[in-house]
Amino acid sequence: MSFRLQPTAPSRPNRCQLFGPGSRPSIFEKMAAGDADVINLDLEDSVAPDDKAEARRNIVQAIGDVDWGKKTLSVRINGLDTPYWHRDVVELLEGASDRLDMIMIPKVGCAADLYAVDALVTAMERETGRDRPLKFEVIIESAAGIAHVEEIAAGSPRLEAMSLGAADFAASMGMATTGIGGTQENYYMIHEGQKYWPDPWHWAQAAIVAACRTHGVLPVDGPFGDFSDDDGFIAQARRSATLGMVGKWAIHPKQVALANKVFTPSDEAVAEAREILAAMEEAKASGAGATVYKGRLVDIASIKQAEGIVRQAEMIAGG
Ligand SMILES: CC(=O)SCCNC(=O)CCNC(=O)[C@H](O)C(C)(C)COP(=O)(O)OP(=O)(O)OC[C@H]1O[C@@H](n2cnc3c(N)ncnc32)[C@H](O)[C@@H]1OP(=O)(O)O
Ligand SMILES: O=CC(=O)O
Ligand SMILES: [Mg+2]
Repeated sequence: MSFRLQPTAPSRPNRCQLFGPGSRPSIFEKMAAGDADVINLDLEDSVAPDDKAEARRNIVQAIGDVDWGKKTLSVRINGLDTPYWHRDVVELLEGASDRLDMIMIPKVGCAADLYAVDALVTAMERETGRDRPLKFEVIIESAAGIAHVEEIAAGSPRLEAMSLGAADFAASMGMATTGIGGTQENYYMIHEGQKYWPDPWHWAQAAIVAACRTHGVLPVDGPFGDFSDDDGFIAQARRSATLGMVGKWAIHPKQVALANKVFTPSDEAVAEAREILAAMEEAKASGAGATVYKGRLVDIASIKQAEGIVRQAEMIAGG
């Protein structure tokens, strides 16, 4: 047990992050008109090398021109192993309005990666007189990233969110798959002749959630590539939510509603949480630290669980 209190993560809805290539400006208005809480305009892997410069210009212009409403607006820059990332940062900070909330740093491998970007962003903010500090989000999508996940979560006061990037993660780990997230056909157990498919992403997600919760960062599940498989997406999202993640990426607009549904506490879950809180109030009044709710033990930890659900529902309703 530590005497340090667990810091709270930023209080904003992050149920779905919708991605779109910066080289495809025709979809920006559609992205803004949808129901994703976070928009990620991409300069990285969905943009071909020859299109990077134009994608930067498209994004800088759209940040100012498009009505993004109350959405959190983020741009995914290129990785620190490329010749593009510093110009991404410079052009965004020189050209984009303060409407830009965050940049997403992909393929982070250690805390020093955040330090490097922070130094450049800080210098640019001072030079340009930007009023609002730019926030960071990162993707854990390499062996180094998951090995250093905790120092990365502590890596910058600008850091708000951390996603698992299943595609690059699988590549970096040498996993025998070309899929992006979800069930992996060859990752199975056999019990009494029956095959069972465990979740190969589970351990990485749990490591990310623990690092994020330790340092007050939002843990997010990344892409699910097969956008024709709604059931697969929902199953993956439910597992992520159960482990403590707050949201999931959408790489196609049809995934937005699916993510929003999974990561919004249901009316039944909120009602049950409120009943547990009421039962614990009664228990406290009678001097008890634990009581029975629907035939099962609830105690002081149950208050924290229930409060988390109610807080999440109220934040989303108010957001
Ligand atoms: C591993 C990673 O790094 S993932 C993150 C990076 N990847 C991305 O950003 C990819 C984001 N997604 C896309 O680029 C596209 O959705 C694609 C390429 C997957 C599919 O695009 P399309 O072939 O146009 O899809 P589809 O024909 O089903 O589109 C249906 C409608 O949604 C629109 N649309 C497509 N993608 C998006 C999007 N990301 N956001 C908003 N609207 C979109 C289309 O313009 C079309 O609109 P319309 O009905 O008005 O004509
Ligand atoms: O960038 C995301 C990924 O899955 O890779
Ligand atoms: Mg990636």
